[in-house]
Amino acid sequence: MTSPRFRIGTRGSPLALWQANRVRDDLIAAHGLAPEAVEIVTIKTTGDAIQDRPLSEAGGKGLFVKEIDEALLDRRVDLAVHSAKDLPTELAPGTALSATLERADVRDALIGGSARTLKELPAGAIVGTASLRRGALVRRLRPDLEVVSFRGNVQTRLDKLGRGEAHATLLALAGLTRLGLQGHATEILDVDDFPPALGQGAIAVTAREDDDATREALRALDHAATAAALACERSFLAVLDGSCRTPIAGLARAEEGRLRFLGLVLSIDGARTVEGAIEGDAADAARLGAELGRDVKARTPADLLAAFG
Ligand SMILES: NCc1[nH]cc(CCC(=O)O)c1CC(=O)O
Repeated sequence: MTSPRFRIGTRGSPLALWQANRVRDDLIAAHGLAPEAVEIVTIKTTGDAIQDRPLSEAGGKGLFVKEIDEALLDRRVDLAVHSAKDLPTELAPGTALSATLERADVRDALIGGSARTLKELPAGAIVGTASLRRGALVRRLRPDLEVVSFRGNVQTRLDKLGRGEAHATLLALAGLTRLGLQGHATEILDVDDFPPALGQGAIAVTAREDDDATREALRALDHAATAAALACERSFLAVLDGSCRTPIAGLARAEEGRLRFLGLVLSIDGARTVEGAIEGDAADAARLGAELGRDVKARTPADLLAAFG
């Protein structure tokens, strides 16, 4: 048995494994590799272990990548696959974003019961979500609903809904679709009403910064328009988000070399939004995102900014 050429580090959730397998298949197809040349290594992260309190209190989303970065830097794996929206804006030193796969549908879906849409939910109905962004957007559209915290992976949340812990929940359509669970969606929310999380729907692959062979192999998987959109969204987030305690949303789209980006910050109760838009050359994606970030930050009231911590 020869040792695998590429070992992929991933979390063990069904969604993470689907995404890692997608990268594995793409690598095999792009380079005509034997199936055994690419191995998937499941890594348990602190974030997976914490189920009893909000992650924003436990230390934020970096908790899902720390152990994977360690495996990468210790050479136990050669690349790591992440949902782009869960990847902290600051990558671990020595690691680099090396490919961004073509983005899937960026929209959120409502999974309702007898009420199938956000509009149809009766006053006082309970919406379960752990996302500050989704909570704020729900409250903005429907201040008469009650938002409760809902954590766990996609299946766990569907199970909680099934047990009646809420009347509806919200999940990314991309994740539902990857798991074959899109049939649970009872409404797909328009991005104008319900802008996605930065990075939503995109899969990001990191590698050791100095591993030229792996990074070169990953170049074949990179989707330029998605990479530009993600660079823009991540630099917006880097300017605004110190602590992930502030609801932030936005969406960049690159087409024929032009990039259009809309980004916003919300108050927790959804009553106030500060938003902006910017357009420019897709080659300047990161600079455009940072510029809009500074503009939005300058216009954001101090009490919202206080949540940046
Ligand atoms: N935070 C969990 C997470 N990270 C990425 C996705 C969905 C897939 C994607 O956005 O690419 C999900 C689940 C969800 O928010 O419904």
